[in-house]
Amino acid sequence: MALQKCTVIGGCGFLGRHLVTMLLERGYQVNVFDIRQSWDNPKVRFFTGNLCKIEDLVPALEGVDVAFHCASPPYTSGDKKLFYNVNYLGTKNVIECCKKARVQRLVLTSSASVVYEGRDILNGTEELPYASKPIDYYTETKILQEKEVRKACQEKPDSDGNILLTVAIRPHGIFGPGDPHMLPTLVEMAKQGKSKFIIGNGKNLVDFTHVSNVVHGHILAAEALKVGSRVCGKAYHITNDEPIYFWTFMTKMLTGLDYPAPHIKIPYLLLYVIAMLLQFLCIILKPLIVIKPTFTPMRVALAGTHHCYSCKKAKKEFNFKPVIPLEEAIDATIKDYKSKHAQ
Ligand SMILES: NC(=O)C1=CN([C@@H]2O[C@H](COP(=O)(O)OP(=O)(O)OC[C@H]3O[C@@H](n4cnc5c(N)ncnc54)[C@H](OP(=O)(O)O)[C@@H]3O)[C@@H](O)[C@H]2O)C=CC1
Ligand SMILES: CC(C)=CCC[C@@H](C)[C@H]1CC[C@H]2C3=C(CC[C@]12C)[C@@]1(C)CCC(=O)C[C@@H]1CC3
Repeated sequence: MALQKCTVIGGCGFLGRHLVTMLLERGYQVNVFDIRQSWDNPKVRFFTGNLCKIEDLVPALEGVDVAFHCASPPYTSGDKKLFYNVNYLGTKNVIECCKKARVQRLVLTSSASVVYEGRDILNGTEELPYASKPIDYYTETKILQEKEVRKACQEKPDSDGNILLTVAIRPHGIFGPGDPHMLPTLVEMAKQGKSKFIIGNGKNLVDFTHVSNVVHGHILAAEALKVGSRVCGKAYHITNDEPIYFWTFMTKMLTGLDYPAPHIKIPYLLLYVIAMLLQFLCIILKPLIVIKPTFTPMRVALAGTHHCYSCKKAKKEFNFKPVIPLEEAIDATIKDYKSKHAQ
C-alpha cells in the first residue's frame, strides 16, 4: 500500500534530500523540515526550525501519514551537548510531536555502528547487542535515540485512539552524489598526501552503501509498517549487500578521482596506539590550541577492522533488495563528483 503524505525531518541533508527525491518519484506528497533550507522544489513544502522545539516541528507534521527522521549533527561535530540535545532529547521531541500531530508511522535513520565497538564484525545480524563501549559520542547518542524510537512503538490505540508505529533503519558507510562526509574527507586526505597508507593488511571487509539503496530501504520499511506487522519496533541493517575490502573501495574512489592508490602498509595496532596518544595530546593542548588529527582512533578502527552487516532480515521482512549494485554506484559517484569539481 502506498502511503500518501510524509515529512522528511532533515530533508535538506545528504540522505534526506535523496529520500525526498525518491519519495516524489514514487508519488508521495512531501514536506521537508530542517534547521535551514538549502534547496528548493515547487512540489515540496519546506518548514524550517529546530527539531528540539515542539512549536517548530508540529506544523510540519500535521496531516501527515509517515515521518522520516534523518536529521543529526554531523558525526564530526565533536560537540557532545549538541549530540545529546539533538539526537537524544530532540528525538524524544520528534516522538512527542508525532503523537501530537497524530502521525501514525515514524521511520528513524539509525546507524549500523550502534553495535560496533572497534572490533571485527563479519556478517553482523540485528541480534548483536548495542555497543557497551561505542566508538564515539555521536554513536552513543545514536544508540539512545534508536532505543527511544523502538520503545515508542505503540500498536494499541491510547485513550485518544492514537497509535504510533516505529521502525529503525541502520545504514552503513553511506556514499553517493552530494555526500558531504566521506568523499570530501578522502579528497582532503589525498590533497595532504595522507592517503598513501593502508592500515593493517588491507583485507578487512566493510559495507559501503549507495544512498539510493539506503533510501529504498527506508521507503519499503515505512510501507511495511502496519498494525500487527513484524516490522513494528524493530531495527534493520540496510547495506549494498556486497561487502568489499575497505582498501579496495578506497583505491577505487581515489584512483577514480585521479589520486594515487594507498600502498604503504602500516600495522594496525601501531597506528591505533599513535592515534590514541595523539588524541590524548589534543585533549591536553585544547586550552592552548585546537588540533584536528586526521587519524583518530575511531577512523583507524573503521579503516582497519571488518565491519559488515547482514541485511537478510530486511530482505525477508520487507523484500529489500539493493537498487544499485556497488560497482555502478562507485562509478556514478566518481562521475558526479568530477562533474561538480571540474577545474
Ligand atoms: N553518512 C553516513 O555514512 C551515515 C549516516 N547515518 C545517519 O543518517 C542520517 C542522515 O545523515 P546525513 O544525511 O549524512 O547527514 P547530513 O548532515 O547531511 O544531514 C542532516 C540534516 O539534519 C539537519 N539538522 C541537524 N540538526 C538539526 C536540528 N536540530 N533540527 C533540524 N534539522 C537539523 C542538518 O542541518 P545542518 O547541515 O545545518 O546541520 C542537515 O540538513 C543521520 O541520522 C546520520 O546519523 C547513519 C549511518 C551512516
Ligand atoms: C583512514 C581513512 C582512509 C579514512 C577515510 C574514510 C572515512 C572518511 C570513512 C570510512 C568509513 C566511514 C564511516 C563513517 C564516516 C566516514 C568514514 C569514517 C560513519 C562514522 C558515519 C556515521 C555513521 O553513522 C557510521 C559511519 C561508519 C563508516
